[in-house]
Amino acid sequence: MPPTILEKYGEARLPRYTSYPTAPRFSPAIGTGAYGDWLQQLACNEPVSLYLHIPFCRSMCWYCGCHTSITRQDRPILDYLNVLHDEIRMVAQRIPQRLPVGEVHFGGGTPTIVSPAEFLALTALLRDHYDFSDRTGIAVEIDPRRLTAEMALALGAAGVTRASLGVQSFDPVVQKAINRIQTEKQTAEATDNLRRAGVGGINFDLIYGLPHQTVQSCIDTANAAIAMLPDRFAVFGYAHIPSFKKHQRMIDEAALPDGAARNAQAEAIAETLTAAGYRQIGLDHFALPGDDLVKVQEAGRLRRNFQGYTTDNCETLIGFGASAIGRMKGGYVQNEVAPGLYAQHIASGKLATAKGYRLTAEDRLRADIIERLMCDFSADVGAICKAHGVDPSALLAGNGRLKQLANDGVVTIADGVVHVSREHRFVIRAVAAAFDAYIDQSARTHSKAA
Ligand SMILES: C=Cc1c2[nH]c(c1C)Cc1[nH]c(c(CCC(=O)O)c1C)Cc1[nH]c(c(C)c1CCC(=O)O)Cc1[nH]c(c(C)c1C=C)C2
Ligand SMILES: C[C@H]1O[C@@H](n2cnc3c(N)ncnc32)[C@H](O)[C@@H]1O
Ligand code: MET
Ligand code: SF4
Repeated sequence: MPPTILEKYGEARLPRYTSYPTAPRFSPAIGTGAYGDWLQQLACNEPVSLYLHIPFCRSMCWYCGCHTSITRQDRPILDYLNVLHDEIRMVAQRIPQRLPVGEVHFGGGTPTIVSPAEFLALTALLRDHYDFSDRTGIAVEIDPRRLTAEMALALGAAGVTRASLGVQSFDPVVQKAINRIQTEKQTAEATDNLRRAGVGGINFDLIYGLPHQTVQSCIDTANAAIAMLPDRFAVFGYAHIPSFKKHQRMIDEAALPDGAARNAQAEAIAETLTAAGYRQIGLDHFALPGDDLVKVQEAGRLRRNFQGYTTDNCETLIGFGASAIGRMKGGYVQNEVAPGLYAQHIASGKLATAKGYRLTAEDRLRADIIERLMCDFSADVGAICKAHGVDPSALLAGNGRLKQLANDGVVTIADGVVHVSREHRFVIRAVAAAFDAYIDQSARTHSKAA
């Protein structure tokens, strides 16, 4: 990418657009009342997706931006699981009828920190309250450093179809600087154990822009990972916001690659993966040609949600656990982030919603445009506006940010279609931001776009 474009758009603090509006726009004005109403309004026979958050890990990775905490003991985890069971029952009581389930995602933290029996009990409880079918996908985030063969078998027995393993970097120098020592053998064994247990879809998460990371280090990690033949990769740029996550202060800022180096690393990983036969999906995912993610992208049906790019097309996502975000027809809800506060609400028989957002008609229009841009690098703004019954001229002709992007050659606009060229895909967040009505209020809270 030309350095001037990178300088101009790559370093701006911009959202990742896993939702629109983004989470920093959520407000305490939308809470348990709205969520209770929205649950009550869920229509029968319409499939929903479920997200369950397990906010515990055994040790802290210093780069981590997830909602998690470290515990050596099992007691806090057991107490949390009891609350999670209570929340699942409470939410089920508020939904008028049993609903079919599209996708289930266990995220964290480290969901596999629970025992095999506890994991089976959790999925059994979900099966008690929702209709699972052969087509229901169940995905679990996994820390390969601590996945036992027994746990892999339990995941298979529970019907888990996909596993997402945290790999990040295989470089020992980087691993030391991020407090995450993980051998290639541990990752390979976890992958083998999962496959043997029938968990067929394997994703690896990689990160670039970590301390001491170089282009060569990224290529070496990608090659070592490719040798383990995962079906998918998610490749994230390290988001360094020490004011938001205090443990990131442990990372030596002098060892962090600059914007140009980050971009070179991202491109090197993308080239290594595509040369090995992976197709790039959206901004940061890669998948083998037979993968469902590739099929839906080719059909123009790729979706983006809080977990990233997905084949899941359910309109409703019900979130369980501390910090879990749900998406209802009416808007978004997020549970209390602190596990203690979350538990207090559930124990007193209330929903644990801390904040949320009620979508307006204009939000839905902008959300559709931003989702297509993030998924396809192109959006038929004219057609989307027409589907929403809105005149596109205000979004196109009167759009200063978009005009600037067009002048700089990042986008072309023809017949109401906004198209981002392949070489500019790393600044897609800046293009999405041109359709974000709240961007000027939120630009400061987000990480670097490149
Ligand atoms: C699995 C790990 C998770 C990552 N993000 C989330 C999880 C569960 C979810 C999450 N993290 C943040 C938010 C915003 C709302 C909030 O509760 O504060 C959500 C829904 C905060 C956050 N995480 C990252 C940043 C830069 C921020 C703050 C600003 C912002 O909303 O953009 C960085 C980050 N975290 C994760 C990734 C993959 C990532 C960046 C690539 C993991
Ligand atoms: C869920 C995935 O999110 C990624 N992840 C966690 N924290 C960060 C961060 N600060 N920046 C970028 N990616 C991150 C890791 O790759 C993890 O596996
Ligand atoms: N906690 C796991 C890991 O880091 C899963 C990804 S991060 C939520 O390996
Ligand atoms: S990256 Fe994964 S294992 Fe590391 S602290 Fe974050 S959630 Fe836990």
